[in-house]
Amino acid sequence: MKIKGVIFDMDGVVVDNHEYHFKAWMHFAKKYKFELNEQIYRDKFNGKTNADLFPMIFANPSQEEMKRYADEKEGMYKELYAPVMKAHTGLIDFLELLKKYRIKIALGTSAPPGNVDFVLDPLKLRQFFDVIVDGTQVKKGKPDPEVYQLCCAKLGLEAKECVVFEDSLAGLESGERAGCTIVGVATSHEAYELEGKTSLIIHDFTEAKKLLGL
Ligand SMILES: O=P(O)(O)OC[C@H]1O[C@@H](O)[C@H](O)[C@@H](O)[C@@H]1O
Repeated sequence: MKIKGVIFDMDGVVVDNHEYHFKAWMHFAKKYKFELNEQIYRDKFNGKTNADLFPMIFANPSQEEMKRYADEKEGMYKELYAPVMKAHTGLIDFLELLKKYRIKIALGTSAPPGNVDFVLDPLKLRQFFDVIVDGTQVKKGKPDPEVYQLCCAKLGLEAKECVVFEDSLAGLESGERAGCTIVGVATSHEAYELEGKTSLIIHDFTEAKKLLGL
């Protein structure tokens, strides 16, 4: 495989934070009285933009209401995750290796820009990324391919030259529809649940170097 670009999803990939997003959503579901459990969360919420999620919960929310809901949910998530935040195992070594091989690096996330800053800045990861595309920069969120198509375009690369690392079902579908090689990161899902989407699966980035033949 001749790789020229690597695109990382953020939540569940750069950071293994599934548990904290899930807890924040459960608080939110309890307050606003809608049905949610881990299965529904993994299958229907994981990896999607707030712009797609809130209209699934509330009937015709206004832009103002969506902003208020997003601030509330993301505030809860940040409070829970900030004290324990760390880069996913092996990630920094892998990013350094990609730099050494002059492979371009992008972030393709459904998260809002505030969540991107919340993760990249304290962990000092921003310096590694040539391109960052967040959930507010796309018209259609994952599973639509737009986010990964935009990452490839901004990197100046063809989709077939790029590998996407993703943990969510929506995100794997998005990367595949964009035409990238997709690698499943088994954090928010068990490896066997990702097997239908891709045969390339890692648990953390200590396994990535060998997988990409670097
Ligand atoms: O970085 P990713 O995986 O595209 O995900 C972003 C979204 O992932 C979901 O799992 C969270 O519940 C969302 O709130 C979050 O914004």
